[in-house]
Amino acid sequence: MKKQRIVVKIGSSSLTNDRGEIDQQKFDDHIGALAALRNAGHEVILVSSGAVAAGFAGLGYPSRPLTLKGKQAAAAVGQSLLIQSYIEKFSAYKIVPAQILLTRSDFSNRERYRNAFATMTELLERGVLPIINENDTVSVEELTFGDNDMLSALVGGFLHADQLIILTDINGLYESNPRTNPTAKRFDYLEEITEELMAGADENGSKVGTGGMKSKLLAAKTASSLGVSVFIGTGKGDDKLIDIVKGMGDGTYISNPSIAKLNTNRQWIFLHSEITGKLYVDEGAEQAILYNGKSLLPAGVFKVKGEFQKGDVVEVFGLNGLLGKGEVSYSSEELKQTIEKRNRELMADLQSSTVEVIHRDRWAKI
Ligand SMILES: Nc1ncnc2c1ncn2[C@@H]1O[C@H](COP(=O)(O)OP(=O)(O)O)[C@@H](O)[C@H]1O
Ligand SMILES: N[C@@H](CCC(=O)OP(=O)(O)O)C(=O)O
Repeated sequence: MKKQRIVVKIGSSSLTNDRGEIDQQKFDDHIGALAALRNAGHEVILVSSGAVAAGFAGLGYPSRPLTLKGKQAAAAVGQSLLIQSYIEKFSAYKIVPAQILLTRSDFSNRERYRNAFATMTELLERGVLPIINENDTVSVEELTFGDNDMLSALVGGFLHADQLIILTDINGLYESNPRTNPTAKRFDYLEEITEELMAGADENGSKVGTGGMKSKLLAAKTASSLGVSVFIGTGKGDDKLIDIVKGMGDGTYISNPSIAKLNTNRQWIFLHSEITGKLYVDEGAEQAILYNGKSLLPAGVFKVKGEFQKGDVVEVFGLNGLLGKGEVSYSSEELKQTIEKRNRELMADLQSSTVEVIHRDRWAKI
């Protein structure tokens, strides 16, 4: 089988018990399967939850804390315990793990985004197994990835993974939560995540998890839009991950072969950049940038909102709403002046201006 780059996400409920401890049996099962996946020649990146769930007991809480400071303190205790266990258990397979704790600002800041990419690439080239979690202890609530399902989707896209495997305590996506509706049917294969599917997935998961099936579907939707295939489900034994990669996993596969991978630059523009302005374009420009793969030229822009500098990212609106986002080659001042001059019909040379407002390589459509 062709070597693949695979992101495996393991949820809290699949790593810990309700008492706030790492469940050694579950943990060992994952370690064996991850090692087997690497031995089969695949590149593996692990997104591991469980810091809060493995840490609250050590902090003296009887169950997962509800306050932000409680969760952040529990994560500080639990993350060390998790990594200690990963190092210990992987050493038996001669696998060197590396801990990477990310915050959303590591992705929204372009330089840090590039650095993170370079570092993870270096780790993978050297055969190290990156173990990623959100840096819960310092993350500000309003500025998080949301949950680790979304983090794993973003990591999958970022590293141009072939597949994202979301391991959880249930064998896939059902029409509605099978814990409350035992007759609900499971989906084996899906091409897209529709609104109807989203409506059938509730946010209630295990006592230790975050977001239930809803967050997994949102993550699957994001990963698919970035050209990464997704599996949501469960399994047991050393071969469980290999079986999943072979298409024999116990869960739901979500894959749409018609969606191409999005390059790193466009992903950053599309998902992580801070928006500083808005451009409104006419019908001709909309056609050109949406369907003809052209850059956006000044002649197609009729309104500019906000204040931005050259290199900033703006949203572009057509007649019926948002079209996409792109990196501008003009400041808002320059662009406003250009439009004003054109409107006064003083600028004959504007029509021949070839300096695009947004180059097609720096454009990501919705
Ligand atoms: N439509 C659905 N199909 C399957 N599971 C669902 C659905 N809606 C809600 N769930 C719940 O989602 C849970 C998994 O989410 P969660 O506990 O957050 O997992 P993890 O800790 O692995 O992230 C399942 O145990 C199930 O109770
Ligand atoms: N970063 C948190 C996990 C957040 C989360 O999304 O949890 P889960 O739903 O179990 O994947 C932690 O390590 O406790």
